[in-house]
Amino acid sequence: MIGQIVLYTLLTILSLIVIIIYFKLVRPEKKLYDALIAQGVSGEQFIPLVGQLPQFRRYQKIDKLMEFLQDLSHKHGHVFLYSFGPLTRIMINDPTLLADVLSRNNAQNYIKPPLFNTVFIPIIGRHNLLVAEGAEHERARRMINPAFHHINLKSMISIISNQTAKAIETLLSKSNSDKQKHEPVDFQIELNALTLSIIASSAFGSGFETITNAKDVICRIFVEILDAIAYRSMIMVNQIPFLSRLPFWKKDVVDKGIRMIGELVDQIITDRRQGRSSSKSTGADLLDLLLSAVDDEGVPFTDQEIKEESLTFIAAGSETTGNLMTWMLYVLMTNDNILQACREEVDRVLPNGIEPRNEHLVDLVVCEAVISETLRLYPPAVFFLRHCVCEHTIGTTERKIQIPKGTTIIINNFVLHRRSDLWPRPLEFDYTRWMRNPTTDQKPKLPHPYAYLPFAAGPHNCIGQNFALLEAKIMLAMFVQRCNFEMVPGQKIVPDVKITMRTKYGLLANISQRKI
Ligand code: HEM
Repeated sequence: MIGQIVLYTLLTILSLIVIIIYFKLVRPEKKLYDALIAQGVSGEQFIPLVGQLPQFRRYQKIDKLMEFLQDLSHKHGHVFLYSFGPLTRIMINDPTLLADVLSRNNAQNYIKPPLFNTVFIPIIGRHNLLVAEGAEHERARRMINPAFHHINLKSMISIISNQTAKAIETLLSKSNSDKQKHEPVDFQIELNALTLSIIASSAFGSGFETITNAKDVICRIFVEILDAIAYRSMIMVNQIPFLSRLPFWKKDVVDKGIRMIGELVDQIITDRRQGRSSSKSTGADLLDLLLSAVDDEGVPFTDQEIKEESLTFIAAGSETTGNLMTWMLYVLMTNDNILQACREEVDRVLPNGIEPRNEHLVDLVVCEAVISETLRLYPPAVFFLRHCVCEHTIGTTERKIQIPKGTTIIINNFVLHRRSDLWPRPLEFDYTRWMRNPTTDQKPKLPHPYAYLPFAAGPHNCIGQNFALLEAKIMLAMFVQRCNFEMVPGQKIVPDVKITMRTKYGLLANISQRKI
């Protein structure tokens, strides 16, 4: 009798779980899938709960994830459906359709997907540019925009060049620690560490260095947290709220790290408010600008908002720029003509090994073009998502698609930037396609305004793009000016996507001092 009761209870619980899963995860996703298929959108087969996740895993394991996505695009065209686990996604890599999704006019119809935010909320909270939406986002954006204006960025140049000079010195001494034997360095790790310390110094000023261990804690723990979060997202734990609360799958790493970083940032903000720390730049740093920003009613950010925004700059601005630099040095090490073109320019604009200053940067046009082409072929923020909150029709009379409420759109700029109908010789690294016209100083026209999206577009585009481009130009110039670098032979260089696109197995190089 007791056995029967237990059995019935178990069966009831099981049936309830199945019903919940069906109504929460299967039926709504299938409905979206069917609505889009009915409009002639092509796609992979709908497989409840798992979708194409096993294929993603398989292709990732054999180092062909990006090829898999490109193959899907060749098979189905520039708009197609697939499922990442239980979640139906429509991938759109058609610039005309993207203009309708991303433009400011239609912004009210889209938000960042709630599940995507579960990746970031644990580190940076909810009240910041990356996660906030609507009026809260607009207010913060208006208050923070001036911080990334060219005028304010000028004063960050010294931070960038000082940190880069220090990092180069450390790398050279590391590599030559045993004078007989050159130890290779892993550029993927070293450049991510450098960009992290640049953005953290720009955000936190001297507090970052004066508080005991702050630099160490922030740099080391941030990397650990990002790795743990990337792992949790890949195994779908972050995306399922119930699972994400269980004390497994590196949750302790995330919780402990966030607590430690949170306490440090609180102290850094208090110290600055009380005048115990200062900017390390020649003018105001990001923390000063956040502290002095006010909205239209004259209301400043709260300490909690300042903490979240500065953590957002670090989360969004370190690995992305580190990856850009890693891919760029990979290109230079595998294309001597491009390295020589950069060097020739750098030696001319920065004679006798002088450090780059603001007035030099405008003349580094080859470096600028190499950065643009690296962002085309190796976009660090390789995909971004928009979630439709209000049914919306995109396209022209030739092709219209009604996007149902609840649809998540994925934009993959690795695929978009390699479309042969938009980019002649799409797989060739040709920086000259970005060279400014020497008479007008104009950049060449894009094949379509939405064909090149390394920094996304619209109201949620990258607020830090000018900072990133400035930083990349200074780092590139200083590396080619001061170092010789050669790739360790026999390495496999494969793009891998965790949150951003990095080199899966790192980038090992021998580095030595260049005689100037
Ligand atoms: C090469 C380097 C970088 C790349 C490729 C990049 C790319 C992007 C992309 C694609 C987005 C849109 C994300 C989305 O809509 O889901 C974004 C947003 C953002 N980025 Fe960057 N980023 C870079 C560097 C930076 C830097 C250096 C900072 C800060 C100093 C930064 C701060 C942000 C912030 C705060 C947002 C959210 C903006 C908003 O939603 O209003 N990024 N970035």
